Amino acid sequence: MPATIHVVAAVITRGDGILACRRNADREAGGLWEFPGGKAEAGESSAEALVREICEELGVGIHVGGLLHRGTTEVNGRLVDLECRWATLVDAAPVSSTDHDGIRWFRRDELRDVDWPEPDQPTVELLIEGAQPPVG
Ligand SMILES: Nc1nc2c([nH]c(=O)n2[C@H]2C[C@H](O)[C@@H](COP(=O)(O)OP(=O)(O)OP(=O)(O)O)O2)c(=O)[nH]1
Repeated sequence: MPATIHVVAAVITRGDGILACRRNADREAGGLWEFPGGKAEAGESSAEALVREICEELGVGIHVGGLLHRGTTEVNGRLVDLECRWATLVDAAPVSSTDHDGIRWFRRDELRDVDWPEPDQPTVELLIEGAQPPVG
């Protein structure tokens, strides 16, 4: 059985916008757009891991909401268990990233214009179809 990595990612919304980031060229999956986040560490809840990763990478705080999509995809002989959760900014919007060379607010119909890792496809589809964060 291939090893599984648990990755948490934040679908940060602001009005009609959805934040996505382009992975630095020298990283695994470099040049692809993604929802910011990273690997959860042992003992961390998904929400704790997300808050930590977004603070480290983007230097901003987020409120983590409910689950949008979770699924496992084999990528290069490894299983990526990608958990995408809704999130909102606590305060300021990010202006730069330690891990990305692009940060952009997308309208839903623009999400199909850029390239995503395969594990993100179901989440991107749900967003294009109009999935909304739970109210409250
Ligand atoms: N953050 C993020 N990673 C994704 C997404 N989709 C996807 O396939 N991945 C993959 C790419 C990587 O193989 C893995 C995440 O690893 P990472 O390198 O970003 O995690 P990390 O920040 O914890 O990295 P590190 O400390 O090990 O350097 O998940 C996504 O939407 N967001």
